[in-house]
Amino acid sequence: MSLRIGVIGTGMIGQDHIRRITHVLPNCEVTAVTDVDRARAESAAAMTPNAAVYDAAAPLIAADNVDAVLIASWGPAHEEAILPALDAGKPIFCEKPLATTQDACLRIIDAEVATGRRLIQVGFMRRYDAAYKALKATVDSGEIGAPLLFHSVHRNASVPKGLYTSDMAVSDTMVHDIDVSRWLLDDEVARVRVTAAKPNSLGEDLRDPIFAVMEMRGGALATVEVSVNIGYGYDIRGEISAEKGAASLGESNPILVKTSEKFSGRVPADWRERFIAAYDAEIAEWVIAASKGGATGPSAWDGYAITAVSDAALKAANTGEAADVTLVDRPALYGN
Ligand SMILES: NC(=O)c1ccc[n+]([C@@H]2O[C@H](COP(=O)([O-])OP(=O)(O)OC[C@H]3O[C@@H](n4cnc5c(N)ncnc54)[C@H](O)[C@@H]3O)[C@@H](O)[C@H]2O)c1
Ligand SMILES: O[C@H]1[C@H](O)[C@@H](O)[C@H](O)[C@@H](O)[C@H]1O
Repeated sequence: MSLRIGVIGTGMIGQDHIRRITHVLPNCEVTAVTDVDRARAESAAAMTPNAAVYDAAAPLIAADNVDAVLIASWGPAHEEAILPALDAGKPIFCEKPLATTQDACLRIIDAEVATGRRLIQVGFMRRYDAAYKALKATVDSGEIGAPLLFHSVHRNASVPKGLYTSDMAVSDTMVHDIDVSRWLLDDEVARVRVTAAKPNSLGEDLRDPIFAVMEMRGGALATVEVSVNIGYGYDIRGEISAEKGAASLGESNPILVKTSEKFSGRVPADWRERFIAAYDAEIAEWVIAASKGGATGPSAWDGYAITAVSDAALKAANTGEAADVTLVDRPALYGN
């Protein structure tokens, strides 16, 4: 049986997911789409053979030909789509962030807990990337001993001019580094500091680059560089320094070219290129779980904890002081 998916939000990543559901992954199809920009929804529907266009999220979620919902609208619109989908008992894939405020994340958690089962997977795709998975497996194997530091570098070639704000370096971009820090170190963030370097004069008037230091509850540190106008490409790096060794992500380009006494390799252009296989793997996993009526992978709890750290990091960036991260008790639905 093919999982019939309704897509809410058909912008850049919504269309990319429609492409992979239609042309890459087995046992799934897009049967419905909606976007506040009707013309965009119509052109997205034309990318796939059987999709009806809906005027709003509510009728799409209620539709008989929609078994599961994929949300790729703007972050502030995620909650208004998630809550009715949970009410309808339909499995949900929601792009990051889960929601843009901690209160909204907690309302989502309460509603999911009330259903008695996990229905939400959040789009933190780095956990599905082969290099990050190998890094996690190396840490978990104990081969390099107890991790002490995780260094994360997150560089975007550029960001949309006039649309991307300084706060988004944390709430839209650094959220991925917060996610992998928690996941690789298997711990929650206790405190965060954020400082900014001299502004990149080639970008807009943004706080860019920024540098964050997160103290984990168990005492390990995670450091993050976020640069969003680096120009040369999309560059994602990570290294764990541990008591008996170190492990880092390799370069993501598969070949190195040597000519004229120089060597070179490709740097990915953007997130679509760098993480293409990870997006395929995360949606493939979601389709399998959703076909059984549930969800696995990054949870609503992860989404909430990441938003809590992102809020603290914004406070730290704006005050120059360290900011504490306080979390509610973790519901049993999300494990220990
Ligand atoms: N995991 C990743 O690496 C990754 C990459 C890109 C984007 N994202 C996330 O995906 C989401 C979308 O990002 P994007 O880059 O595709 O943005 P985008 O602006 O290209 O697309 C968003 C679309 O949502 C639509 N929309 C907004 N509010 C809506 C609503 N209430 N109902 C229906 N449609 C609505 C907009 O009209 C737009 O077409 C964001 O949450 C973003 O953070 C994640
Ligand atoms: O929405 C995108 C996406 O999440 C990318 O993975 C990240 O590198 C970008 O900075 C962000 O704007």
